Amino acid sequence: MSELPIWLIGCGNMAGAMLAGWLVADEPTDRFRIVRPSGVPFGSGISVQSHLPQSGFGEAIVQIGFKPHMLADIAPDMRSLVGPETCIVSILAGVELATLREAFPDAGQIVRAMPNTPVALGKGVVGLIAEDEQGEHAADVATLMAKLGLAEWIADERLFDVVTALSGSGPAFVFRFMDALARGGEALGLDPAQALRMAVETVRGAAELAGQSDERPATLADRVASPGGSTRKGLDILDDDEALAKLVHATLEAATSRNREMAEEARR
Ligand SMILES: NC(=O)C1=CN([C@@H]2O[C@H](COP(=O)(O)OP(=O)(O)OC[C@H]3O[C@@H](n4cnc5c(N)ncnc54)[C@H](OP(=O)(O)O)[C@@H]3O)[C@@H](O)[C@H]2O)C=CC1
Ligand SMILES: O=C(O)[C@@H]1CCC=N1
Repeated sequence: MSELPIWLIGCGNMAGAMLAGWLVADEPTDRFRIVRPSGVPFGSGISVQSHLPQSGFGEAIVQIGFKPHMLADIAPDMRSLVGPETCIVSILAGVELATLREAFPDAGQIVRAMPNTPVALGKGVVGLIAEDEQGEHAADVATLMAKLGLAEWIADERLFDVVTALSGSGPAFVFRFMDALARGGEALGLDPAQALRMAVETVRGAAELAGQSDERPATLADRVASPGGSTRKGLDILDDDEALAKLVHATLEAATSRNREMAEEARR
């Protein structure tokens, strides 16, 4: 893999989690340069500056990780620094390749990456789509993202908003479920801290089991539910009129729809 420098323009919760994941994967610290207005240090000897550089990025991966609505303000200042050797990587939810191309007309390659926060542990999911998947630097970006967990190319950009809802937002939905599991136990008399510990470990163990199994989670659920036993009674509540499936479908629909709105806002 080439050792292209990596600029992180914006390094808040998400890009910071990615950088933490790359450091866990032993990427050399001197590959990374952070630009963030606050200039807040990242640690680990990573270079941080509060302004864009004076001279161009040259051959580099330049990841933008600010909020989607900031693109119109920030891109004009970056434009003259981006040339045909520069690969722009955007983690901005919603914002489409065509909008990014308008923002960075001289970039050699543009890739959208949709990470999630568990990338900090190398256990994330990163959806990817490039203007040219076979083109310059696409493989470099894919290799870099694979260090953060599961990296998947998405064939159709129209599905990228769904990926953003499923895996980008997904940890938030799973955290809600963990809280609900813990609060349910607490409401039935368990010590709150103990209920939370047990809920988190139950989700961790179940996720690892599902990840290592060739069988679908539905089959694994059936293995827990002994005929005539108590789990089935609980599943009956989740399954009644597809209660959980409908709730999760509506959740993903709402998040997907907001991603589409953000794409629209960025087009203006
Ligand atoms: N949070 C998540 O789980 C996910 C977020 N995303 C995407 O990541 C992006 C960032 O989200 P998130 O990390 O949560 O947000 P944060 O608010 O945590 O981070 C925003 C970052 O943008 C920086 N910033 C603000 N103004 C500028 C500027 N003028 N120039 C350069 N950088 C600037 C901030 O700088 P400073 O640090 O100095 O304040 C900060 O580092 C969004 O586009 C979002 O769609 C994608 C997937 C998941
Ligand atoms: O909430 C957001 O807009 C971003 C997209 C995926 C996760 N966070």
